[in-house]
Amino acid sequence: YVIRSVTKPRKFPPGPKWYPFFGCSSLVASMTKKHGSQWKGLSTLAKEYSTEVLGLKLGNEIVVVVYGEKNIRQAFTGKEFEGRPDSFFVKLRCLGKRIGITFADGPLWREHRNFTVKQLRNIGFGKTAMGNDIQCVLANIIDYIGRNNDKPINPTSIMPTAVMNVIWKYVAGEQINEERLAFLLDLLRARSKAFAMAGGWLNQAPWCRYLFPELSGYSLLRRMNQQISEIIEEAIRKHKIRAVEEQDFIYSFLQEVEGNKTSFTEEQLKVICLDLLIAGSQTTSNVLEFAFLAVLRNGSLQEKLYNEISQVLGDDVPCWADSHRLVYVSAFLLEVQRFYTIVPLAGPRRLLEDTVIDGYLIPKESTVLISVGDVHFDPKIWDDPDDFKPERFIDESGALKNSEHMYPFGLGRRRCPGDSLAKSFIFIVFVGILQKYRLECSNGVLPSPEPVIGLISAPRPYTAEFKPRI
Ligand code: HEM
Repeated sequence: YVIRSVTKPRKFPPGPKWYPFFGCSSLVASMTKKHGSQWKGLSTLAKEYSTEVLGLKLGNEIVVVVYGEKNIRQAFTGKEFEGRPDSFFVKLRCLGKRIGITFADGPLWREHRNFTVKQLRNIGFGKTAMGNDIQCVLANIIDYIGRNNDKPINPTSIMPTAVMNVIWKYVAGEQINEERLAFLLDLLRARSKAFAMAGGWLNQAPWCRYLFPELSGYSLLRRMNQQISEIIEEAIRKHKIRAVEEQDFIYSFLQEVEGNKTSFTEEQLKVICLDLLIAGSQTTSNVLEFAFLAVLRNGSLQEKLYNEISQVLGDDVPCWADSHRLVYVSAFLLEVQRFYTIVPLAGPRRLLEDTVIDGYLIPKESTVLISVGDVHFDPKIWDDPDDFKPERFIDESGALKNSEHMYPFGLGRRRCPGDSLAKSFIFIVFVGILQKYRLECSNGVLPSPEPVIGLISAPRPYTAEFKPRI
């Protein structure tokens, strides 16, 4: 067993040596610590081995990280990459079973992803109605800033709540009470932090939960799962007694439950709701927070943004259709999503069959991670990738270019189903705020450009002053 566990499969990609039981986990952990994130640590390792496919073993799990545009496109779109890992840890993320959308695969994933996308569209997701909802949220944000602009404002105190309000409306119909919303957001934030911290141990040695339930983070995660379940269960209960007026995703799903469709269970409904809330809220708000940070750090670009907005829109409230007319703003937001890639390591995916990537043979059941962050900084694609330059997305005729090399939402059949909400939300709120306010650094202090990178990337906390445009 020991010899087999340290022997690499035939034609396996380059990577560090494997040791019994742990594979190369300790090296990966030390690289993560040294470079500040798993993405950067692995990227440094791939460079050391001069490879675009890095082969690792973490505990018992074979993990392969793919780099380079050709390889990431293969991993995003290949049918054999459509699985999700089946580990104890993943089940813990899905409240106990590998169901829902994000971590399910096979027929359950296909059926429920299609159902969810279709039903969300039926109730207005991705359509003009959603734009109107975002405009209402923008009005509340402008109002909040207006009441508080005599002091520095931390965008984190506004953006996540605003995004969650829109997602919650599509999922559960009604406006969620502010206090409940703040509680839910705190819980989701604490939960993702706890998952990041417990990840190593609980993923590689799940049995440690029996010996050290508190120390391993297991008990805390279970308590948090319980609290989140209760919030979603309460929303489902309200729908069952028809105490919610508007049509929403929970009503659509409950109709299928009543029709006794086998895979349509309340458990599945709960986990899909959780998937949408988790995948949508922090990702979208982080992009906006990075966008305002980029405005502060690149002061000279703010007037260019403002001039375009005021020339094209005047005082009109922005809508998604305006993105074609606001070329510089669109280029700026693309550059934000390149420079501060929110999901630098996409996946994880589980290989459904033996597969060749870049000439290497990767065994079935391996976990695949997709390094979007490195493609977004690849000097073969981007000139001066370490500079923040919105102009790279504008061609000589003044039209947008190069967006085909951008992968913030992934690609293929597992591509982010929430991209229409995210893109409209980011555009409308960014333009709406810059139209009314000029941003200034609090006390002249520039916010740090260095992100904190866990499962997703987030800016370090900062505040800004919002000066009204007269
Ligand atoms: C800027 C914001 C967002 C970013 C950067 C983002 C990014 C991504 C990426 C890269 C994936 C693909 C993972 C893979 O290929 O394995 C993904 C999947 C997913 N996203 Fe998003 N996302 C964002 C917003 C949203 C929103 C607003 C929602 C829903 C309300 C959402 C729901 C989901 C779900 C459910 C999945 C799983 C899809 C599947 O496995 O089939 N995301 N997202």
